Amino acid sequence: MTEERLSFQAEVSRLLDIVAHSLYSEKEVFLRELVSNASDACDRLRYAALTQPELSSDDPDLKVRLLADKEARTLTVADNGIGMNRQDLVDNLGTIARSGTAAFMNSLKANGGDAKKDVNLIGQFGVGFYSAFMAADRVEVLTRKAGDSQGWRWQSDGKGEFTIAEVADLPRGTKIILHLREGDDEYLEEHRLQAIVRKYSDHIAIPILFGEGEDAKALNSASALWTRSKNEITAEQYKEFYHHVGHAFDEPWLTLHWRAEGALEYTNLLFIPSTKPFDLFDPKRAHRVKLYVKRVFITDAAEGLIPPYLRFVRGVVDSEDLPLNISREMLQHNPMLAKIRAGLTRRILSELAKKAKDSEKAAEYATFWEKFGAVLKEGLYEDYEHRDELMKLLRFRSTVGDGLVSLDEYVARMKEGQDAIYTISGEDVDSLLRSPQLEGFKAKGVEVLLLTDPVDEFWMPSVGVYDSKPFKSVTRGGADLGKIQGGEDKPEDKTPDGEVVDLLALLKLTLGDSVKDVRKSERLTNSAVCLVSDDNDMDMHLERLLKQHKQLGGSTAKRILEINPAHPLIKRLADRAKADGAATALEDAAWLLLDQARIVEGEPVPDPAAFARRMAGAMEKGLA
Ligand SMILES: Nc1ncnc2c1ncn2[C@@H]1O[C@H](COP(=O)(O)OP(=O)(O)OP(=O)(O)O)[C@@H](O)[C@H]1O
Repeated sequence: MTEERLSFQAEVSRLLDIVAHSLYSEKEVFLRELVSNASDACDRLRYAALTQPELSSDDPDLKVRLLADKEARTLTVADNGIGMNRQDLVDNLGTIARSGTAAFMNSLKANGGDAKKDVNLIGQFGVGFYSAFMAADRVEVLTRKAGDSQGWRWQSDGKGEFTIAEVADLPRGTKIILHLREGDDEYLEEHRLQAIVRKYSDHIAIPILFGEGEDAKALNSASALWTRSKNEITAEQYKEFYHHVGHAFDEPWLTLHWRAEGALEYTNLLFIPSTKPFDLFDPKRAHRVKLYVKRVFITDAAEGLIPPYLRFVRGVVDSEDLPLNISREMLQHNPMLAKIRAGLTRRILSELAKKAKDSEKAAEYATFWEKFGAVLKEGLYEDYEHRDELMKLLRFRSTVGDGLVSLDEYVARMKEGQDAIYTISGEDVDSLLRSPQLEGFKAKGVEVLLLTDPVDEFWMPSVGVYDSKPFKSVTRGGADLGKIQGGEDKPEDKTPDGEVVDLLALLKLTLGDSVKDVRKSERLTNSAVCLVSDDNDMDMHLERLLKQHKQLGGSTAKRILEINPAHPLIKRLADRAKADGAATALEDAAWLLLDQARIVEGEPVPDPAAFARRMAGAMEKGLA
């Protein structure tokens, strides 16, 4: 028998080093991980056998078996599932295959090498198969893939290398033999193993047995959790199932368990996580809800089962009506799947609406919103049918208060004469709050919604109005503040138009093509100048966003420069603009005004050298 020696991927070696040296108090989770893998392997065999019954016909009762050998000090986790061939072993048990493990490794990098914190992270993420090395200093894997005749032994002490060799006469499936570390004999005791299985793996749908032959004893209830009635399931069991099915390690924020009856029958056990899955913004926008047909696992990638804007939902859907022999490819064209999706969507949205409506649970809803609001908003332009329900779920930061506001609350607080819902978009709330364009709105007490999710730029134009009130960006078009009642400060009344006429003409002449227009501002109270875009042009933030993502070529639309007639600088300039030769004397000042408006807006200054030269000149004069 020839034995091949191979090295672990560098990242696995590092991971194993951490695992082996961790004094992780919940070491027992290694068993959860191995049983979970064994159950997945049985699920996969059951699916494969739908089209190739010969794969499992010689040993059709799928199960997981735990065997303890006190003399040899080994614990074995055996399954008669799909098994692995040589390539599977190399790919799966030598590299970081597992999504959760990859996330763990990424957080290690973020942690900056603090060993203690690293160990805590293992508990948060779980590290799949590799957690075997928490309890074992040597791990043997004996496996034969369903349909193959050749079996394999994989072996490692977790120190950088593993070996693979051919083995004859293995039964189908996988046996993981753990040579326990000194002091870990507790994992040879039946009662200890039973307690761990009950705690973490009771929801596993196939039997988990202890021992062999007549004496074998079932450690779990072996019925799929979602088929049991709600009042028989504890919160702890729901959580463990969520961890298993969602490959998650947080508390579920919401657990939904119901059975749809009528024309179509299906049982659902769905969860909304309390933390963001790390691949939430992956361009594929795939969901991970597992589809079962009559308790047989079919796929966790059924396209069309869950709309992409609900992709954060985890769990199981088990249909009684879909044909068992349906291929994964044919699934998405099956009209029943679309009906199931419609039922799931309706239910999830109505449960969210209940939470959102309950004002006592505002803080709880806010935690959901902070994590998944940006994803949910995608539904506003993708799912016209549920748009109204989605609009009710929206929450925003605004210029009023620190909390979140709904559109209904906003509308109820609108000022007399205000007919639009005002918004401003940018990268983050703090810099938005400093925007000069908000000054006049603040002075009048008009609330403005602060939009920081890129997706806002897409749903808002597509939705257009709420409660017959249009959404309007405060950085675009006229400010309409004149007709809104309230506030003591009315900037537009302070200076008669005539005062700035000459300055406006001079600025227009000097700045020429660099701006679309120069006008007196209604929206500034403290700042001297700001930029806005024209009513018909794209919002400035959206334009920058698209350019950043190379979605927009060509030149930027021209901006309108607004000046604040009440600002002392503008007043002085307005005086000077009346004198002869003002155009030459104020040329630098004109460009400086435009450049400072650009800087405040976060737009690039096209000629920084000229800006610096003019600025130096102005400072020099100021000091003279
Ligand atoms: N008992 C088993 N039978 C068959 N294949 C197994 C078994 N245990 C592990 N594997 C294979 O090894 C791979 C890696 O296992 P590991 O527990 O590290 O991650 P995982 O279960 O794939 O995690 P995730 O489900 O998050 O992707 C599995 O995806 C599976 O292909």
